[in-house]
Amino acid sequence: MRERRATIRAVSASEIFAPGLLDGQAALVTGGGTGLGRAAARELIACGAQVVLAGRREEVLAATAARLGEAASIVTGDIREQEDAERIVATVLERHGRLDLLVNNAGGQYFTPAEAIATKGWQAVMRLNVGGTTRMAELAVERAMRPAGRGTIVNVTLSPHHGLAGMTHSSAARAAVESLTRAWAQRWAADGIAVVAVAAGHFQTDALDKYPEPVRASVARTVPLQRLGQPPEHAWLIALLASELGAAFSGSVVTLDGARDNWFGPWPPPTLADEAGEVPTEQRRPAATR
Ligand SMILES: CCC/C=C/C(=O)SCCNC(=O)CCNC(=O)[C@H](O)C(C)(C)COP(=O)([O-])OP(=O)([O-])OC[C@H]1O[C@@H](n2cnc3c(N)ncnc32)[C@H](O)[C@@H]1OP(=O)([O-])[O-]
Ligand SMILES: NC(=O)C1=CN([C@@H]2O[C@H](COP(=O)(O)OP(=O)(O)OC[C@H]3O[C@@H](n4cnc5c(N)ncnc54)[C@H](OP(=O)(O)O)[C@@H]3O)[C@@H](O)[C@H]2O)C=CC1
Repeated sequence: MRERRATIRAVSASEIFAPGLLDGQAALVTGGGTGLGRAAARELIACGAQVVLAGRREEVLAATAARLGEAASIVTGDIREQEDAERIVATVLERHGRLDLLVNNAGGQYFTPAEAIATKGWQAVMRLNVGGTTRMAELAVERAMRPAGRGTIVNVTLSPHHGLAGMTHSSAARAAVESLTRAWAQRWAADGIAVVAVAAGHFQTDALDKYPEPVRASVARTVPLQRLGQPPEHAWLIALLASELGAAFSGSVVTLDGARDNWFGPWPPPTLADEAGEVPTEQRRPAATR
């Protein structure tokens, strides 16, 4: 059996996990045709899982599935629509008879100053990130995980947590999802279901191409590591959370961002240091008045 699997696998072995870590698992990755979702699907397959990729564009999903081989299959649908979401979950169950892992990866926003966000745009971002994520989580629990008495849900959110000035609607939406993650972890613990959020920092995916040029040019410099995250790094975390260890992380927000959170820029700030690069220090009071 092992020999046969080795011959039909299109994905090479995991670089960091033992072979067979996720053997027998069925996973659903929303937004699995592109970027972080595609990388997560690849790693889950490398660890032995069967993966269903969901998204709206069939040609994108099909191209990714062709690259990932027989362990990947696709289902089209819009997670904002109840009927589509139900069909997505039903398709996974028809194909695999189980759903062990839901990666709520589909999401996004557009870049614009807070004061320029129209009500309709605010609602669009909420509807996708909060509404879609909630719908998929509830369906996965009701239709698959609660009846099975086990399952893991990973919600992909966003770092930095102190807010992104050009994406305030998304910062608010992801904060809501992180709050829901904590609440769901409590609510579904007795059903054997773990719920974790992964707050992704800035990752090198094709999605960055849509941002304004100055944003793209400077984004890596806003990360203390001075580089963008690589999709396989994110994927390794998803696979880890799909493993037996995932349950112990339930209710957590795991931030994977190269220390981006709460970093305000290089030290010393360019406006603080003098020409020699020295930072001014405050004068000590005379000893008698201390
Ligand atoms: C920087 C590094 C960090 C990276 C983080 C990532 O997440 S990378 C991953 C990134 N990946 C993704 O982000 C992928 C997923 N993202 C998306 O699909 C969209 O961002 C979405 C959530 C808005 C889609 O919701 P939808 O289908 O409902 O959208 P719709 O088109 O029908 O518009 C509805 C309303 O929204 C408003 N509005 C929309 N666009 C703009 C704009 N550019 N400008 C201004 N406003 C805009 C507008 O009010 C519009 O109404 P109108 O004026 O038409 O009457
Ligand atoms: N790249 C980064 O630096 C960061 C990314 N993230 C988040 O990680 C996730 C993946 O990002 P990334 O891969 O970079 O970006 P992408 O834009 O490539 O990923 C979004 C995916 O979601 C799918 N999708 C969008 N809307 C819907 C919908 N209504 N129903 C079903 N599927 C949908 C898209 O496919 P389709 O259009 O075919 O439906 C696409 O595959 C997103 O939630 C993103 O916001 C968070 C922090 C940083």
